[in-house]
Amino acid sequence: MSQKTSSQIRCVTCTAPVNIAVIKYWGKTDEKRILPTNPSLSVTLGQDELRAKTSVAVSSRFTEDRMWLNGIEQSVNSPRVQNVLKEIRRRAHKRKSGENKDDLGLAHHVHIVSENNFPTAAGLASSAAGYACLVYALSKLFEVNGEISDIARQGSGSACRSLYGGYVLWKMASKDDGSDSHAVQVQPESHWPQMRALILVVSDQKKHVGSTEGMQTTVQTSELMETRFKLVERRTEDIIKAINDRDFPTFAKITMQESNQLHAVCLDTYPPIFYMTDTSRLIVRLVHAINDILGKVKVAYTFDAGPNACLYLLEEDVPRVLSLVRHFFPASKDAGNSSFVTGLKFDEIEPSTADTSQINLPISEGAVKYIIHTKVGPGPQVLKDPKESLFTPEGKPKL
Ligand SMILES: Nc1ncnc2c1ncn2[C@@H]1O[C@H](COP(=O)(O)OP(=O)(O)OP(=O)(O)O)[C@@H](O)[C@H]1O
Ligand SMILES: C[C@@](O)(CCOP(=O)(O)OP(=O)(O)O)CC(=O)O
Repeated sequence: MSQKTSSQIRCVTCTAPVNIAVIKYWGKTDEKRILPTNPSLSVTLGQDELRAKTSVAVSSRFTEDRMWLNGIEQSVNSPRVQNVLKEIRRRAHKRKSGENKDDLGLAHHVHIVSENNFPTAAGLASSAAGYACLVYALSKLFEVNGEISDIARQGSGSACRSLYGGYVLWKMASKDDGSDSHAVQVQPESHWPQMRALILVVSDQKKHVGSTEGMQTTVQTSELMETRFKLVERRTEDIIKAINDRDFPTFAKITMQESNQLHAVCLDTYPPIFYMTDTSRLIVRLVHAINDILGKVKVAYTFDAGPNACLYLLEEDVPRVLSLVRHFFPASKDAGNSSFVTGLKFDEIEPSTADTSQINLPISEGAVKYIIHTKVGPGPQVLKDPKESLFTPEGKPKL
């Protein structure tokens, strides 16, 4: 599985997906072990449009653990990176007990080079893809088999869900040590081939309150959380049934109610946390207006800890929804050739032929920076071609 870039260096390169939750994780029962207050469930998105790519290498020549992200060296001393490295090495040692451990390089240092093909730390779940990719690559480098999503959880809670494709549940812990809080695949990406996602990027800037800090304050101060805890497990069961049955209206309604509730408890946090913006709320109004005109729930929105919208819909409805998004959220005139910054180009989207006069919304030029259109995708992948490595043949990071 691993490739040798030179006699002393072993290297593995992987990609891992972004996941966007439809049942939200927003609160921990154990901050240190990153154990959630409730189950959550996500959709794994396509890696052509949104993925982390990570190369990990081990060598007797490396004098310390080092990491580079998007071409810039990062400290590996963050507690989360350290937790991941320690747990992977512990499991590798345990597996290799009695055999010659040195052939895995467990006594040596590792170098990590990673990059995202989408904005990092911008509310697009880069930490989920990033930690999932790091853990998956290290598991291949050190031949750690079996369940590893619980290790990714220690990097970033939602990262555990990116270890699988399709529709993924992150279970709450039942054991005292939390070791059984990991991800399980509910359905593979092939289960509902018509499902699509449109990411409407309102901002790709770093958010003002990170998810970790935000959910901690919510748990400490929001009185609405008690109500949420009473219904979120049933909601999870209901959305799993809707996914199994390919019941889009039910899937969509629960997804939207969950998103609304996440932002309601954020507002009920003291001091309040405002992740959604006026543009986010206009997108909510557009989605409901589309569903009203069509007389059926054909599109759902969900918002994480930021203003960006993830719309879930079926393939047949993508052209109509895209054209209405283009009509009400045209690219700003200074966006060059009126195209979105990345992802779909403006002129790739047919202008709306629907009767937009039925939708009472302002035209918000430039409010949506760009749109990413993707499918439901697989979990992490190993890249076997040595040319894909983010290390040079001499073991230097490609920066
Ligand atoms: N490819 C990667 N490899 C390793 N770590 C990464 C990678 N991409 C992002 N990260 C880590 O995740 C951090 C960003 O996490 P953060 O939660 O702030 O943003 P996000 O995950 O993009 O947004 P959100 O959590 O709201 O979806 C980065 O500062 C970095 O530490
Ligand atoms: C709003 C969310 O995206 C929260 C993601 O939180 P993180 O997984 O980033 O938090 P940590 O465990 O503290 O790293 C909802 C979700 O993905 O379920």
